[in-house]
Amino acid sequence: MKQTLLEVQDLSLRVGSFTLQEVSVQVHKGDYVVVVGPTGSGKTLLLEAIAGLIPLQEGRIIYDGRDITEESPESRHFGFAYQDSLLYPHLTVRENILFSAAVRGQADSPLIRQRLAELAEAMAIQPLLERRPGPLSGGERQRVSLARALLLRPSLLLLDEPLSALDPQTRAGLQKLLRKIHRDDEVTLIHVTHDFSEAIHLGTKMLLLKDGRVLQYGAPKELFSQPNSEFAARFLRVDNILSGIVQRKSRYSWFCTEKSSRLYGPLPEKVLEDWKVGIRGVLAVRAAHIRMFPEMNAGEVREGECSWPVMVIGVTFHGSYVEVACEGDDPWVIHISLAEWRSFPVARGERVWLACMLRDLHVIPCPAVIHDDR
Ligand SMILES: Nc1ncnc2c1ncn2[C@@H]1O[C@H](COP(=O)(O)OP(=O)(O)OP(=O)(O)O)[C@@H](O)[C@H]1O
Repeated sequence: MKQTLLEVQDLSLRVGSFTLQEVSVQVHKGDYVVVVGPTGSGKTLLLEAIAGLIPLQEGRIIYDGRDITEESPESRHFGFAYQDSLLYPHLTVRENILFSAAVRGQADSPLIRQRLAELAEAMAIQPLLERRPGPLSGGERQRVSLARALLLRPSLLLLDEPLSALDPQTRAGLQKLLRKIHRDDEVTLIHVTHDFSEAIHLGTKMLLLKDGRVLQYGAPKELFSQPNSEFAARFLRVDNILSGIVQRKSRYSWFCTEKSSRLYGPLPEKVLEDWKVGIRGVLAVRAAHIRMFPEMNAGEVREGECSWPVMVIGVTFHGSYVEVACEGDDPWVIHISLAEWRSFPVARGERVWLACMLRDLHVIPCPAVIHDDR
């Protein structure tokens, strides 16, 4: 069983008019937690609270079995790399990296010197060591900032949007480096990001914050395929989100969208277990989970699929895939590969059928509104 490294228990704190409320998160040794959420949702404050930079109003932080709620940031020994690097302009790159070691009187120890040499090589910053940070590029500054955060071999590394200001190539290089650090150095990471592809690429867990509260926490794949609220589905960019109601006829339950009287197929078993018939909700389906086929093949529905007719209203090319906008009783967006489109080059105005595996239909209840008409 995985060992718990960090436990945030019912954390609440207030700064100005903003409140982080009842945040509880368990982080295992070796996790790479990515923190996502709209701007101003409290991501940075949560990192700062974990780092000990802001006092809690309520709650506890347990680290490696020890209550560290009252401990100073220095005694926590966490690494922290900021979005804007926050390097000291009057110190050289070498002095910046060695800063925390110098504060502890360890800057000249052979171990620290060796560690600096290793990090400088890993981050490819040897040529920068004697320079001041002022004229460094964004990517160089972030590499220096990471080296500084890693110098004292923290077992927990906190990263606040460390790659946000970088060009795609530099960012890809640093993502690779972070994966390597995670894999080779046995570091547990908590990384705030706005970039979903980065979150999927790096994260083993994903924490979604909204208005200072945890909305969902789990494997990134789980959040993306099974968002637990309409907000999460929209924030995580599920392409097709339709309001409707669960209905039942004999043994089968169905989701019926608001706009249409069509029934979109028997719902997955898990929906039947969790839901009462008549509850309003949203149906969330990713564009890539829907397949398209010609009207004349309408009978060719595969086992486990539901299907429905639509008309193509737009085709947009996105390099490796094609986005097809369709309109039936409801609007639908689907993504198909370029190769699929070449073998079936649909155009505006064509009638086609769409199909989706039931397991890819994700239905989210809105329990606040119960529909009476059963
Ligand atoms: N020291 C402070 N005093 C008053 N309000 C603050 C302080 N620090 C943060 N806030 C407010 O708390 C809220 C959450 O801030 P935070 O920086 O944690 O958001 P965030 O999710 O990291 O946002 P972003 O994605 O834009 O970086 C914001 O409304 C911010 O203005």
